[in-house]
Amino acid sequence: MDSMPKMEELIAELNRYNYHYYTLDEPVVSDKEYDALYDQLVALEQESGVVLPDSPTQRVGGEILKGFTPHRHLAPLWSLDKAQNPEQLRSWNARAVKLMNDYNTKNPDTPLPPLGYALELKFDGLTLNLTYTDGKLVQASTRGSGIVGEGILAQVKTIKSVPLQIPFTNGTIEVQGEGIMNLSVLAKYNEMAAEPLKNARNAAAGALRNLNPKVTAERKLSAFFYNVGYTDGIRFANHQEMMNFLRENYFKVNPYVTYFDEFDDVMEQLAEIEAGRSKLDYLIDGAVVKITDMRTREVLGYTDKFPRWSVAYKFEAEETTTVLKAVIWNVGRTGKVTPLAKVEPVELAGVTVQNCTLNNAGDIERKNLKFALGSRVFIRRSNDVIPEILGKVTEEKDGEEIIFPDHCPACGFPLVQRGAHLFCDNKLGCKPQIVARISHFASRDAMDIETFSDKTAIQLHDGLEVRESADLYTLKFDQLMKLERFGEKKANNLLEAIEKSKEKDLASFLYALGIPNTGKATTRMLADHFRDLHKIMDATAEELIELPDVGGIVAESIVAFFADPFTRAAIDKMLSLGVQAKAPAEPAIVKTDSFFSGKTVVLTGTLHQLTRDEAASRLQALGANVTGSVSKKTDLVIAGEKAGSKLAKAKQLGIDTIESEDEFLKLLSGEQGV
Ligand SMILES: NC(=O)c1ccc[n+]([C@@H]2O[C@H](COP(=O)([O-])OP(=O)(O)OC[C@H]3O[C@@H](n4cnc5c(N)ncnc54)[C@H](O)[C@@H]3O)[C@@H](O)[C@H]2O)c1
Ligand SMILES: [Zn+2]
Repeated sequence: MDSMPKMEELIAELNRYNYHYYTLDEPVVSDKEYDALYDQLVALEQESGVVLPDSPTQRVGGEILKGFTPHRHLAPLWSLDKAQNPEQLRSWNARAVKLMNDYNTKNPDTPLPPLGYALELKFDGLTLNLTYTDGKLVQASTRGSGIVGEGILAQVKTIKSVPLQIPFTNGTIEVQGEGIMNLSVLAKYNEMAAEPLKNARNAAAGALRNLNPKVTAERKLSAFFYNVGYTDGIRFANHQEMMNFLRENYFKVNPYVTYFDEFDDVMEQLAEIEAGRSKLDYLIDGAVVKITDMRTREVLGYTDKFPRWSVAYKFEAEETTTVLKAVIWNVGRTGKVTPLAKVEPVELAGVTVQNCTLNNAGDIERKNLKFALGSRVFIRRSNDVIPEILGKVTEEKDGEEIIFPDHCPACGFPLVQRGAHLFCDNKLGCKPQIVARISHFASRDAMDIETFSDKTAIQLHDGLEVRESADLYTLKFDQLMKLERFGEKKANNLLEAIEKSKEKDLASFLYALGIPNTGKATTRMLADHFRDLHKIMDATAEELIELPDVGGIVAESIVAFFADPFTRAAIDKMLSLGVQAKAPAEPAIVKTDSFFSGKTVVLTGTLHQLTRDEAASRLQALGANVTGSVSKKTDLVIAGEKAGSKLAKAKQLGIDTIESEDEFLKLLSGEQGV
């Protein structure tokens, strides 16, 4: 079979994608799709034994952009060999072992040491090459073709962690790393940006290859360094020595670098890295295995494109592209009308994706998706959450318009826009809202009405005109018997369960009401703090914001919820029908002579042996006043793990702090005599 035409076709297609990816930093296909085509080309080249001259399998990177001064690297920069699965990784290792054995057979007097491996994360950003002469940063460049890159010194200088001066002053060195944009920084940037960035990799690459360093600075980039590519004054015996050199010279080195003697242990560790991937604040697309011994590296050498002593293990892709087919609008429990995208089914991270979130109407406009129906879009799925549409592949308005509804798709009521969201305010006439509200009210964590389901809510709505949760408490046996599939037993069970729910505590009742933006932990805290439903209903935003874990949005949501006459009427009705919403039991007598008595205390960060609520109530029992924000009035800040701005502020104000959970627990139990 003549594979030539197919090879030519693949090469043309891949080179076009390379241009968009490497030169423009605006890919038009996902890495997953690119890799699949690339692998096809590699297979055809192996099968036929022919490699055409402009094949991307023989070249590193892309063209140099006009406007940047070219920089000739002192030693070439390489791409990485890739393994997509454990078998490919094993065969990479088998090849390395064979090359080592061949060498040892030929050189019995100077054998290579047994193979040792370094395992690192594979950061997904832009390769950086920094040149230092006599300790001074004199150039920074992109990888470019691997031989010549683009000089981007001014841009790289905006990365705060890049050292401008290093202790090593003995000649010239070149150091390689990856310029990245942290995901938290990207999220923050996108909150404010008129045009959100689709992906952290392109955001970093596009910023570093922007002729205006001010643009680079705005993106607040970071970098990890992992290689010394060239030195004329120092040699390293192995990877460990090289990494120590980087650390001693103030380069930011990723904390995750692990060394192994056994290849099987490397394989095992990879699964662990992949499982922890979504907790990282930066993108990785795999892990890199490197043979540690430098002499072995020299012996194994390089192909035209990559070193034989290293391999990238690619993780399951998190992004791909697909076609946006339709947008449907759903009405939720609070009346919020949210868009859900229907996409052409596509495999991603082990599942077939058909639905994606679009968040809200405002998001559709910001992401330039208003005219995207029928167009190709990038989607991303991380963790196990429903995938998200990141943006359109091309910038042109080449699709059909997504029409925003002006009337509720369920009940026809005119919609109102609040912030970026559309709402249907027809609380008592909009079926999906009613059903969702009542189902939530009855759910396990709320009023826990046994045997109640969405189906029950629908039946009660359709058959008995139940329109709000309060109506549940007026239901009669005879009425229920009229419903389909309701027998005596079922009707009695439901009535009993409803009756029992009247005794539920205040925290569960608050949660059952479904206050927007307010979860279970918050309603429990509100119940513990106020101990009285009416006090909560009358609390002001200023009061609420003082409480632990209550921010501005939550405080406003609570106040607005209870200000609504609909809510007030429903609560009055339920109370008059026997719902108790009982306050939690009074705490033990408050101590006045403990270490904590009379002190205003702030809890921040994560505690491991207590929840923050538990800690707060134990502190209150010892006479402390627990508040949410640090001010001059604060006496003590107790900081768990990952405490951030509150701890910093406390230190700034010279407030006492306890920064060890053990010490805190010791004080607590000492005072309580436990
Ligand atoms: N979507 C597209 O259109 C498109 C086009 C071209 C390439 N790509 C993607 O890029 C990949 C090919 O890229 P490549 O060959 O330029 O290189 P690569 O990114 O696969 O591997 C080499 C690079 O890895 C980086 N790296 C990150 N962490 C590292 C570490 N710890 N140690 C060493 N290097 C590390 C370095 O910058 C190095 O240059 C493809 O697999 C594809 O996924 C996508
Ligand atoms: Zn409606």
